[in-house]
Amino acid sequence: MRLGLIGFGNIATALLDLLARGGPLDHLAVLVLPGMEADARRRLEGDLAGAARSHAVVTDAAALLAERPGLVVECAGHAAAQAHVPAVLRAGVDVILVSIGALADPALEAALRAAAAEGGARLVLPAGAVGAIDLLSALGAGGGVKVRYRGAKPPAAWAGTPAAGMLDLGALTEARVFFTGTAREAATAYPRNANVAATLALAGAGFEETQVELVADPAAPGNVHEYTVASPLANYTIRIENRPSEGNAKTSATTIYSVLREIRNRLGPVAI
Ligand SMILES: NC(=O)C1=CN([C@@H]2O[C@H](COP(=O)(O)OP(=O)(O)OC[C@H]3O[C@@H](n4cnc5c(N)ncnc54)[C@H](O)[C@@H]3O)[C@@H](O)[C@H]2O)C=CC1
Ligand SMILES: O=C([O-])CC(=O)C(=O)O
Repeated sequence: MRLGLIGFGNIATALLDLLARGGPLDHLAVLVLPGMEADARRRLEGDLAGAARSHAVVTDAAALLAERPGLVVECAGHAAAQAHVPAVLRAGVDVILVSIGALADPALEAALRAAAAEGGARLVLPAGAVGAIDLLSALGAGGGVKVRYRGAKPPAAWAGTPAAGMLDLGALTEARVFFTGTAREAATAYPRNANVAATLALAGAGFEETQVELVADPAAPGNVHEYTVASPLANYTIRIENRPSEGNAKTSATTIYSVLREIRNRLGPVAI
C-alpha cells in the first residue's frame, strides 16, 4: 500500500505505529509544514523506521501526489484540509478527512464535494472519536432527526481554546458548561476539540439543527461524548468515555483506531 499522510503529529505517528504491526507499507509520503521536514525525516529514520519500505517528506499537495499515494489521510487540522485536500481529491485520490470540523465552512464543504466529484474520488468521513455514526447516518436519510450532543473533557484539554478565556481551567472544582450553540458554531470556534459535533451534524440533522454543549469537567473520566437522537424511526442515547491519546490530550485514542479501521476495511476481504 502507498499511503499519503497530511500532518505528522499525534494521530499520524500513532497510526503509523499501528499500521507497521501488520508489516511495512510499500511507500509512505508525509506532508508537513515547511521547516518541519528534518524532524519528520528523523522520526521516519528512527523510531518509525519499520513503518514503510520507502518514504518521502513533502510540503505541498503537488509533491504529495507525485509520490502516487493510493490513499491519503488528512490529520493536520482545518487549515491543512483547506489548503491540500481539494487538489488530492481532484487528482482522483480518496481522502480520509479526520479534521471533519473543517466542513463547518460551507464554501470548503462545497469545494471538497465538487473536487471529489470532479476527480472521481471519495471523501471519507471516519467516525473518529464518536460512535454509532452508522445508525445516525441511516436515520438521517429518513429525515425528521433531532440531535443533542454534549462533549465533556478534563479542563487541560480545553487549554488554548476560547474556554481558557471564560474559565480558570486550572482552578475548576466542578463541571462547567462554557458553550451552547449549533454544531457549526462549535466546530468553528473549537477546531481541535469539536470535530465530533461536525461528524454528528453531517451524519444526522445538519450543522444548524444539531445542538451542542461543551463542558470542562475536572471529574471527567476521559473525553466523554454523549448524544441523544430522536427520530421517526428510532430514538437512542449513547455515551462514550474515551481515553485521551498519549500524544495529545485533546484527541481521544479511539480516533486513531477509527482511521485504522477505515484503512483496514479498504484492504481486507471483509469490511465491518
Ligand atoms: N474526527 C474526530 O473525531 C477527531 C478529529 N481530530 C482532529 O484531527 C487533527 C489532528 O489531531 P492530532 O494528530 O491529535 O493533532 P496534533 O496537533 O498532534 O497534530 C497535527 C499535526 O499537523 C501539523 N500541521 C498543522 N497544519 C499543517 C499544515 N497546514 N500542513 C501540514 N501539517 C500541518 C502540525 O504541525 C502537527 O504536527 C486535528 O484537526 C484534530 O482536531 C482529533 C480528534 C478527533
Ligand atoms: O478526540 C476527541 O475526543 C474529540 C475531539 O477532539 C474533537 O471532536 O475534535
